[in-house]
Amino acid sequence: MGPSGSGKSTLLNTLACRLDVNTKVTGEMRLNGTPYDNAELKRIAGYVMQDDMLNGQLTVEETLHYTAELRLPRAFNAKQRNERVNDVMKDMGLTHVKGVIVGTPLKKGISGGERKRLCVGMQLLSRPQLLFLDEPTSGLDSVTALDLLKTFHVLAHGKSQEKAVTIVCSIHQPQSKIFGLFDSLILLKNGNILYQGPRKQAMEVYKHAGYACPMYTNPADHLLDVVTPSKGGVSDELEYKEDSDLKIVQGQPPINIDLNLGVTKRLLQNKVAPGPSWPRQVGILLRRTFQEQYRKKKILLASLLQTVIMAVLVGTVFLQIGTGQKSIIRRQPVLFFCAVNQGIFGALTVINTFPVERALTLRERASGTYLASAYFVSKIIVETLVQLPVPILFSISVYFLIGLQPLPGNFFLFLLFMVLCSMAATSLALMISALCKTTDLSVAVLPMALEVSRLFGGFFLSPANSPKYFSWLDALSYVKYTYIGISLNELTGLQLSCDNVTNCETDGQAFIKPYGFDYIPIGGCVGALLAYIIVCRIIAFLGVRFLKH
Ligand SMILES: Nc1ncnc2c1ncn2[C@@H]1O[C@H](COP(=O)(O)OP(=O)(O)OP(=O)(O)O)[C@@H](O)[C@H]1O
Repeated sequence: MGPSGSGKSTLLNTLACRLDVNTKVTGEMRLNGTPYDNAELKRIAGYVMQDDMLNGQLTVEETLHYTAELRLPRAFNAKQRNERVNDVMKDMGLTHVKGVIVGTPLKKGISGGERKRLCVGMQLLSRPQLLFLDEPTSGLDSVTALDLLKTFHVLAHGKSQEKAVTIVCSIHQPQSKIFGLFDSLILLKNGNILYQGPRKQAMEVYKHAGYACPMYTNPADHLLDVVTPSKGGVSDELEYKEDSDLKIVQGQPPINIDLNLGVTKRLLQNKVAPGPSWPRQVGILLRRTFQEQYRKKKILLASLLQTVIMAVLVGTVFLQIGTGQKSIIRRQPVLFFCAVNQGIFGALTVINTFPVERALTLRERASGTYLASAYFVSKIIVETLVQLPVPILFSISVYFLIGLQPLPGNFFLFLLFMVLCSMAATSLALMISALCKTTDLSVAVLPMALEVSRLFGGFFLSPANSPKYFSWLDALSYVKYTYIGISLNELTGLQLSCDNVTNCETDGQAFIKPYGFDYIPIGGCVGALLAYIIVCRIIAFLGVRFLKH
């Protein structure tokens, strides 16, 4: 306990091995008399952070089920997992809301207290021996806060020895009933310990130091008031004295911590049963991500509707361009538009959702729930499958409305390019959001990357004419490979009619060289797009794997 900024979260994070790498920690950390590290702690401890980050689309029961599948040893069968989930819901008082969606700021779900209970419940699934809670009552009303702390008290003192959990909890300024539930207290100020020992003894120490708790005063308030100078320089009832800290530190009995507590208490488990294998993790995450996407089906439907509207618009504006001489000047703009339009919706969806999801994933990974690679592979599979209908629907609608070459081979190649183009745009967005980390920065960078891809897309400037010093930007444009690919596909074998024009061109292929499309074949375009997708996704994975803060 301590005033704001006294170092509560820092101490808790230090003990839980969750500090960022830049923070220097000195001293020794032991658990039941034994030095420990992060890997060991992960196996026996749970950590609930101050701000609860949860998957808003899943229900309480689903959230616990997926966590149980990912965290519990692989030897557990479905029945045992169900029992554990039901047990935790009962312990945390969540049974009545098990079918309710967790919710997001825009979609009402469970209450704040229930969210906190769910976060703790997720940690309890693996029956930890130690639980770190960072300010669990923040943002809760007094009744909910007391209710929550009473539940923790039951957990700590356990209905059975097997279930008892040691709870280390940081708290800002608890009401007296909550304060009365704690067994031991560490009072912090400016990163230093002012008092450490049994909670009840703290009042005695204060009394001996000359700061007896007045009648009808919340002891927690009193403990903090004595050591916290009021901002205006005057405290209501109590004058803050500079030497109060010293008196309190000197007044307490020497701290007698038995580092060999392990003799009487349970020791660290050395062997922990392994969790699910990598393919199983991918399978579980796939199901979870599909379920989330299903709940967000309105977004998918909106993207399909937008695709149809766009396709009908383009198709009507360029309706049946035909094979006459006039079609020559209409064909290239519409092909370029098709390439530009693909993937924008997918890219925007990714850029808005990925950074938020990333923060949640970092936490889940920090608690050892799954591997970054398992998350990434499942994410990519779902993202690709969910997006696939968009370019397919677009191609089917647009191709025949415009009246491009009516041959199955040409149509399917056009379709393939639309799918690859859409995937390339999403991969670019995925890479940007993995590297930029925040939505704000990603949203600022993505439009520029898309614009550059369009500018060097081969339409405004023929690839043969683009300046040498921009050749690298030119090579990075996925729009260019799509545009050249669909142009080669359309122009090769295209027979044009003369419409009474003299000196007319009857072979579409004759335009390939003047437009500068002759330097890369169709296979090269497909290969370049595949390479683009793979490289962007590898970079995105490295960003997710290694950029942790
Ligand atoms: N022992 C310490 N040594 C040096 N700096 C510290 C120490 N403890 C905390 N700090 C620094 O003090 C600042 C406040 O710490 P922290 O956020 O942990 O406080 P807090 O009590 O959790 O605050 P709040 O209640 O507002 O969340 C941080 O910048 C942290 O790095």
